Parts: sequence; C-alpha cells; structure tokens
Amino acid sequence: MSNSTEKTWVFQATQQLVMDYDVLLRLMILGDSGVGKTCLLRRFTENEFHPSHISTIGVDFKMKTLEIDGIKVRVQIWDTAGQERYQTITKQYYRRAQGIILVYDVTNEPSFQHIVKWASDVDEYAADKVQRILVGNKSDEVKDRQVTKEQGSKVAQTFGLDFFETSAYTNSNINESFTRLAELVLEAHRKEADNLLGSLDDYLNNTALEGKTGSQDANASTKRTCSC
Ligand SMILES: Nc1nc2c(ncn2[C@@H]2O[C@H](COP(=O)(O)OP(=O)(O)OP(=O)(O)O)[C@@H](O)[C@H]2O)c(=O)[nH]1
Repeated sequence: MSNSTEKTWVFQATQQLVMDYDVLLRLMILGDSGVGKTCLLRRFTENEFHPSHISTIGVDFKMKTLEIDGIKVRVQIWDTAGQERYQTITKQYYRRAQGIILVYDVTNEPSFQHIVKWASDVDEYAADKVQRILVGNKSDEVKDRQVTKEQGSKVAQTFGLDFFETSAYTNSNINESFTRLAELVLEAHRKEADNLLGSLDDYLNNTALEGKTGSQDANASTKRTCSC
C-alpha cells in the first residue's frame, strides 16, 4: 500500500468511526455487591448471561449504540464494584455520569434498604443534573422474592424515579430500563442544547437586524451569519 493510499484509508476509517453516532452518553450502574449489575450490563450489551458471580474490581465499562427518536446514541456504561472496599475508587466516577441506574435484588431485602444510602451518595457526589432510575433485578426468582413490586414502586415514587423490575436471566425489561435512562438524559441535555441554540438564533437575528438598520456594521453582521 502506498503512503497516500494508506493515509486515505486511515482518514476514511476515522471518518467512519466519527460518523458512527450523533451523541455520546455516560451511564453508570450502582448497587450492592451481587445484585446483578454486571449481568444487567452483559445482557444489554452482549445478550449473554453468566450464572457465576465474579465481583467487579473498581470500575469496568461497555458500549452500545441505540437509536432514539432518529438520533444515534452511543452509550458508555460503567459497571461499578458493589463491595464497600472499592467505594473510594467508584465515587471518583460519579461526577462524570449523566445517568445512573440504582439496582437492588428482589431476593435480598438488605440490598433494597441500601438504596437509600446509594441515592444519598449520588446526591452527594454526582452532578446536579444527573438522571436516575430504580431497578429491582432477579424478578425471575419468584420463590425467593423478599421485596414486592409495590415496595419497589413506592420507594421509586418517594425519590421521583422511574421504576423497572428486571431479570438479566430471562432478559426481561433490560432494553427498556437502559433505553429509558438514555431518553431521560437526552431530554435533560436537549433542553440545554435547545436553550443554547435559542440564544444563538437570538444573537444571529439581532446582529442581522443591526445589519439592516446600521450601515457601518452591515458587512460584519453578514459575515457572522455566514460563518455559522
Ligand atoms: N436468577 C437470577 N440471577 C441473577 C440475575 N442477575 C444476576 N444474577 C446472578 O447474581 C449473581 C451476581 O451477579 P453479578 O452481576 O456478578 O453481580 P454484581 O452486582 O455485578 O456484583 P459486584 O461486582 O460484586 O458488585 C451471579 O451469580 C448472577 O448469575 C437475574 O436476573 N436472575
């Protein structure tokens, strides 16, 4: 391959990568050790389920692209360790998350009670605008259930969160949960983007008007409008 062909190929490949999505979102999964955070993520990104529990060390992440309202949304999802000893590390990632899934295990009452603690950590360490949903995982475990759907729903209502019961094992409500969180983040940030675009429009309209009324500035305002 000649040098210039190689450069063209690299440019095209890079361009392809760059064009692969419209928006990048950063989501995060929090909850006690063993509630199924890694399994939820693997089911969502790879459609796989692993019956063994290998505790996450620190933070891991996976990516997936979704299409929401015609927008290609690339989601980067951080899977955090539930074990207490990694909390100093994981808390360092909270601030950059735009959306957080708080997970408990419906067969494990203490993991449900700890949701209050996870939610207060989010309040303390995450960004003000962070979007959150509540997930009760392992809904397939009918016999061993300790937390009812109504209890989950009530806590979600108290915190003002959307609520899903999921099963990474049977693939129930997995896409729905992740997609809902991505939608909430998009909504929150779209308002911001719309406001910015609104201000830009106002600015351009005003400078265009100035251009019509004031002869001195006419050229300058036309240039500003064109360069956008
Ligand atoms: N029955 C059932 N088991 C599940 C489900 N999700 C996860 N598990 C099991 O629960 C155990 C823990 O799952 P993990 O995904 O490793 O848990 P985790 O929350 O990532 O744990 P840490 O990394 O220690 O924080 C594993 O044995 C999984 O197979 C589910 O939906 N149904």
